[in-house]
Amino acid sequence: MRFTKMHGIGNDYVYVNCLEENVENPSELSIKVSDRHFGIGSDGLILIKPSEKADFEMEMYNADGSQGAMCGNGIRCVAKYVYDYGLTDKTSISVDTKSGIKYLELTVENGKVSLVKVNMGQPELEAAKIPMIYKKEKVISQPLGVNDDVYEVTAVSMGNPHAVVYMDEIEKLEIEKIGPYFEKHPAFPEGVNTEFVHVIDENTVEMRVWERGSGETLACGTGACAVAVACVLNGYTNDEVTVKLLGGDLKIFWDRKENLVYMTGPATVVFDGVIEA
Ligand SMILES: N[C@H](CCC[C@H](N)C(=O)O)C(=O)O
Repeated sequence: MRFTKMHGIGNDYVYVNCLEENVENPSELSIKVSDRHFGIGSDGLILIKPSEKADFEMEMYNADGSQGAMCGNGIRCVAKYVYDYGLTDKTSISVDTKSGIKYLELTVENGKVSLVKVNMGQPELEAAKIPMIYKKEKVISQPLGVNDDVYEVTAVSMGNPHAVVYMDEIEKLEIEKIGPYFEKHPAFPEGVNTEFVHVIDENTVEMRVWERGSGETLACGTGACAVAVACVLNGYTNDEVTVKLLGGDLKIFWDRKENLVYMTGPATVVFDGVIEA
C-alpha cells in the first residue's frame, strides 16, 4: 500500500490516497503505522477519500486506533496533498469531516502549497455538546479535580473535545504524568484533548498538548483553535492570536461577528513510501 508521510508543524500522520488504495481496517492500520519502532512512526493515520458532499473527505485515526472527528494540522496536509499530487487544481477547496465540511484557501508557491487557511467553523461552548459533564452550562475557567489537584479548566469543542488549562513554565510540566488523567477523566465521557497554555502577551501564547489517543504531540490545530477561543473568553488575548507550539506557530483568528475560527499554517511532505498493509 502506498502512503505519504506529512506533518503540520510536527504533528505527523501517515496519509493514504483512498482514491487509489483500499484500506480494510483503518483503526488497526493506524496502530501499526503509528508505531515509531515497528511501523512508520506517526501520531496516527489520515485517509483521503472521495466525497459526494465536498471536493474530498478526510478520515482521521489516532495512534491508538481511535477515530477522531477533526484534525486541524491534518486537514492542511490533506489540502497540500490533493493539490501537489494533482488531484485538484483548485486553490479553494472543501473537505468533509466527521465534524462537518471545512473550507480551505491554499497559497501556492512554485507550484506547491506552502500555506493553508482553514475555516474551522464555530466553537462549541455548551458543556453537554463538548461533551463534558459539569454543573454549569458553560465551563470557562471552572475548577475541576484531576488526580488530587484542582485545575481551572475552560472547555471548548472544535468538532473534537478540548480542555484548556493555564499555567506558567509549561516547559517544566511533566505532561506524561498528568495528561492521561485528563484524557480519561469521568467528566469527559468521550475523553478529551488537553492544552496547557502560558499567555505571553495579548497577541501571543505558547502551549503544549496531551492528545486523546496519541499522547503528547508537537502540535494540535484544533487545540490551538480551542486555546485561542479560551484566551479571548478569559480576556487574556485579542481575537487574533499567534499560538506557539513545540513544532511551530499557528495564526488563529476568531471572527466574533461571524463566530467562525480561522487557522493559518504550513503543511509539509516528508516522504512517499510503500508498506505491507
Ligand atoms: N492533532 C489534531 C487533533 C487530533 C484530535 C484527536 N486526538 C482526537 O480528538 O481524538 C489536530 O491537529 O487538530
